[in-house]
This record gives sequence, C-alpha cells and structure tokens, in this order.
Amino acid sequence: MRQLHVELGERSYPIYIGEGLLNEVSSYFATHGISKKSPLMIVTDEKVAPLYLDAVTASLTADGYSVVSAVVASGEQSKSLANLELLVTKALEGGLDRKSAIVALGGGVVGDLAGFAAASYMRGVKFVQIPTTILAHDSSVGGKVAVNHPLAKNIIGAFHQPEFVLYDLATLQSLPEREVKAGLSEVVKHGLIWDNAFVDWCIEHAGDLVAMKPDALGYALYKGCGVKAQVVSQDEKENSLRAILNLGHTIGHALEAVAGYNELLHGEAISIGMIGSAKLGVRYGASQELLRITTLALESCGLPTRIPAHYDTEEIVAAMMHDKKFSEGTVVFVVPTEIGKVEIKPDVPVQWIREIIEELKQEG
Ligand SMILES: NC(=O)c1ccc[n+]([C@@H]2O[C@H](COP(=O)([O-])OP(=O)(O)OC[C@H]3O[C@@H](n4cnc5c(N)ncnc54)[C@H](O)[C@@H]3O)[C@@H](O)[C@H]2O)c1
Ligand SMILES: O=C(O)C(=O)C[C@@H](O)[C@H](O)[C@H](O)COP(=O)(O)O
Ligand SMILES: [Zn+2]
Repeated sequence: MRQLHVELGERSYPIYIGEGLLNEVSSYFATHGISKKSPLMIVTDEKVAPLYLDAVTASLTADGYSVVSAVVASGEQSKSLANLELLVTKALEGGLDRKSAIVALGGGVVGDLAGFAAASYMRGVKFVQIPTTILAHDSSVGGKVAVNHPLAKNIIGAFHQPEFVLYDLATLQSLPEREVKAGLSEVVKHGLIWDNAFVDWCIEHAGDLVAMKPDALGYALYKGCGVKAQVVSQDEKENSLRAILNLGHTIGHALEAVAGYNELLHGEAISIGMIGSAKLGVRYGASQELLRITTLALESCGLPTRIPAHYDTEEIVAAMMHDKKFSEGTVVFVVPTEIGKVEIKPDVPVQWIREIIEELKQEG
C-alpha cells in the first residue's frame, strides 16, 4: 500500500492507495474515529452499487456500524440540486445526526454530490471518500464538492475535506474503456502543470495505462494524487496556486455545459480544453513543441483533442462567462509556458479564445 498526506492543519488527512483495501474497509473507519453510535450514509450510483456496495456495507455492519445507502443514477446529470434534496431526505429518514458521516463510494460524480451533502447537511458532517474511477484520483482529494446548474458546472458548492481517502485500485478493473481513457486526462493534467518527467513517463506508458496494467496504473495514480495533495496543501481554497489545477477547465467546463452534461465525459472535455490552453500558450510565446507534446500525451491515452464540429462557438463562449474563472469582467486562464509549468493569465482576449475554439472545431 502507498500512502500520501494532505497537510491542512486540523483538516489534514491521509490518502491510502492500494489493491484490495475494500476488504478491510471498516478498520479505516474505526482508525479515523468515525462514530458507531450514529448511522452512516453511503452514497453511490446505479453502476457501482451492484459491484461494491454490499461488500462495503457488510464490512461496516459486521464491525458495528449502522448503515443506510442512497443510490443515484450514473452520470454527470446526477450532480443536481434535486439529488441533493434526495440525499437530505434519505439522511433524515435514516436518522443521520451531527456525528454521522456521509461516504462517497464511486466516481467524481458521486464524490462531488455526496461531499456537498456532507458539507451542507446539518451545516456539515464528516465525509469519507472511497473513489472507484481513475478520474476520481483527482476528485476525491482536495475537498472541492459541488452540484451543477444547467447554465454552469460546479456552480453550487463548498470546500469540505474528507476524513480520509481510501483508493482501492482493484475496483478500477471493472471500468469501461472510455472511462479509463477519460480518467487518464486528469493524470496527464497533473504532469502538464507540475512535472515534465511525469508527462514523458505517461507518453511512454500510455499503452500500459489504457490496458490497465496494475503496476503502471498504481504508479500513475500515486503520482497524480501526489501532485494534487501538494498543491491543495499549499492553497486549500484556491486563493492562488490551486488555480493551476484548472488547466483545460475554462474551455472544458463550457463544453460540458453546452453539451447538456451528457455527451462529453469530464475527462474528454478537459482533454480538448488542455489543447486549447496549449494553443493559447503558443500565442503567448511558448514553443510549438509544447502543443506537440501535449497533443501526443493526450492522444496516446486515446483522448479527444478536437471540439465536435456541431458545437456552437458563441454558446461555448457564453458558457465560459458563467464559469467561476470569469471574474472582475475578464476570463482567467491557466496557460502553459512549457511542459510541467503553467501560469495564471487574467485578461485573456475573448477574441483569441473564439479563434482557438474555431481552430479546435476545424481541425476535427
Ligand atoms: N472535486 C474535484 O476536485 C473534481 C476533480 C475532478 C473531477 N471532478 C468531477 O468528477 C466528475 C467526473 O468523475 P468520473 O469521471 O469519476 O465520473 P463518474 O462518477 O460519472 O464515473 C464514471 C462512470 O463510471 C461508472 N463507474 C464508477 N466506478 C466504476 C467501477 N469501479 N466500475 C465500473 N463502473 C464504474 C459510473 O457509474 C459512471 O458511469 C465530474 O463531475 C467532474 O466535475 C471533481
Ligand atoms: O481541485 C481543483 O482545484 C481542481 O480544479 C480540479 C479539477 O479537476 C476539477 O474538475 C474541479 O472541480 C474544477 O474546479 P472548479 O472550481 O472550476 O469547479
Ligand atoms: Zn477536472
């Protein structure tokens, strides 16, 4: 087992990464002081529930925990206010009190939704992350929790750190190939913003990653979580450094919203967005090599790098204006300067972004 740490004073927590950790899931709850006197609520989705919910529930109940569960539909559309209300109803019916914990068992959708429920139920209860997707190496760490609004991604949310993250890599083996590739997008992102050698490693091992070879996957997720943990430990609430984790998300979030949250997966939208950011980097003076390596890394992982031609450019631009990265009247962009390094640029000309969106459509 590998272990990382998010250092945030009294909100610090460990990330446990390894094969088969779910076999002893209840011991982690006991170690982290989760109360056995108050019920827990496990939030999961309809695809994850038949795979892992019984095992997790059985381990916890055998150890004296009282468990209720809530199962939502799978997919991005579940990150909704309607589902937040559903979770609160389930929590009240299940008798959850202020000493209870809410547990996310699933991918980033379940993590963000359950986390926001934990942040808001009774003004905040404990939260545990049990990620089951590759992408969730990113979403389970850092405490950003949210639901979507039809006009904007993650626009209703909070910062609410988990007590611990329990990442059982064995669960990843049941992921469909498209989800594997989408998850690798944020793995590559962690290299692009922080560690050029890791980007080279991703390119070299892309075949093994897509094929889910356990050694390669374990190393990649440890590295990805490690970058995330270091960044969050330095800037929990995104006052400065943490914004770099948003590479590719200005265009990416807009694409997801324009697509009605059901056509492009988050990782796919962010992959396209990172190509847009690399193109912007080149306009600001970075070398063409930056764009070439970024494209190579993402395409090697089987990720899309073009905007589908039927997406409307003006709708994408309008969606960007609703994002949290539109602030004080300008679009703020994470712009790469070289592989492994980015800077935050306010005042990016909207006309440049419009042109880049058009290029990303025409090259498709
Ligand atoms: N909070 C953050 O810091 C943060 C970071 C990155 C992404 N996100 C959010 O995460 C979400 C995307 O997460 P995701 O890609 O994990 O999506 P997801 O939660 O929808 O999971 C992807 C799909 O895989 C299925 N699934 C999950 N685990 C499985 C398993 N082990 N075996 C088989 N199927 C499984 C799910 O049912 C779903 O269909 C987006 O909403 C994004 O905004 C949040
Ligand atoms: O943790 C962060 O900070 C990130 O930016 C990680 C992103 O991958 C994630 O998609 C996040 O939800 C985007 O941030 P948001 O504040 O724009 O919702
Ligand atoms: Zn993301």
